[in-house]
Amino acid sequence: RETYYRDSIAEVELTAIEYNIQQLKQRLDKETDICAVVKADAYGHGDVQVARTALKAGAKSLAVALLDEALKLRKAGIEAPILVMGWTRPQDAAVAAEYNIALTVFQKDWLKEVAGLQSSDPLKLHLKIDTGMGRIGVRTAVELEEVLAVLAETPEFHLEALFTHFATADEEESAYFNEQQERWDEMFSCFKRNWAEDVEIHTSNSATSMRVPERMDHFVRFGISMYGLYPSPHVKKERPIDLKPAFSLSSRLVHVKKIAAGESISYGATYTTEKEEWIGTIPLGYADGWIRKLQGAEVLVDGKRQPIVGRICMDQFMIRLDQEYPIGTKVTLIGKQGDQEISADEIAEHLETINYEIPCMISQRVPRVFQEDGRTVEVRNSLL
Ligand SMILES: Cc1ncc(COP(=O)(O)O)c(CNc2conc2O)c1O
Repeated sequence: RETYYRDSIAEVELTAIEYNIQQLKQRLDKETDICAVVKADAYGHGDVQVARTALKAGAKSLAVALLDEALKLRKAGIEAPILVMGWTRPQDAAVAAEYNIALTVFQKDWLKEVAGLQSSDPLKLHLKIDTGMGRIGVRTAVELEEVLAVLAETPEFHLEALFTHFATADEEESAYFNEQQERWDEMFSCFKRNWAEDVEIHTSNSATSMRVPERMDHFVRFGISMYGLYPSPHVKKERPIDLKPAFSLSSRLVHVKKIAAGESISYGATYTTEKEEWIGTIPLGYADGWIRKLQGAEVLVDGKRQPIVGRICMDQFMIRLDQEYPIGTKVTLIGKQGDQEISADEIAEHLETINYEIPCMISQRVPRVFQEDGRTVEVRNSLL
């Protein structure tokens, strides 16, 4: 079992991942499967461990952004279907075929280049339709027909699915979402006129799968809410299903001092005590992803909110304490203490960003401690 030699850790509650998958499963019709989106190291939660948990909880497949992420899962012994949802370089398609990893296609020239590379293994492909995300994907019937023509003439290409991605599924206003659904219906009809074989379709992210569970998808691509976070404040208010956040971040006080009024803290001496104060030092900094803009946010000590004072350093930051505490006292940066909680949503709000970014930004220098019902079952320390 790996270990670690610092007091700052990210704890990932795998039971919460299972719970969240169960909540979605109960909402979907029984023939709609769940694809666990574990890209970006499972949104910072630990890709291999989350993938295993999700599959055990009933997810039938996995989705990542990069071929490298898919290969890491394969090398960890995961055999479930994996889709790379982003661009893969044509010269790397043969590696995907070798490891039975499905790729996303949306350019006829990409297909022609891959066909020319003569890989022997069949290559599984999902065709991406851009119905309004404006990122990657086929946008017109003409483009679609051209891609299908190349697919039809290349025996080693196996078209498994057609998919799209919604840009505003988590918003209150549904006009753009409806426009994308109309474009999807048009493109899907065009597809069926040009392709005889059945393929799977998948169009839903967390917001769509929770808010429109009756959508006809063979599977949904479940990301942010598998981790127990709602895709937006609006969906959090709607609360289509109950969720348990899986990610928490904690540390311990390593230094506590009482200083007189008029004393300054940290680089730039930007904070000066107005009266006699207790100051605590915490061994986490911007190299851990706890960025400098978090100055002024709060952490929990003894179940109480304590403000971050002075500039956050690369490896440490300081807080003002309401009283003296012993060295080693637990500090919660994301998570609960008693009836108090500092959520990823609160940190995101302080940073004027979205909750997706928060677990993703906690760097690999912070050990991931995997728990089941609060009991540590595995540790991943990227330094050792
Ligand atoms: C193509 C695709 N499908 C599904 C998902 C899962 O979405 P969810 O996490 O809302 O369930 C994403 C997430 N993509 C991103 C999430 O944040 N930025 C992104 O590009 C995605 O890009």
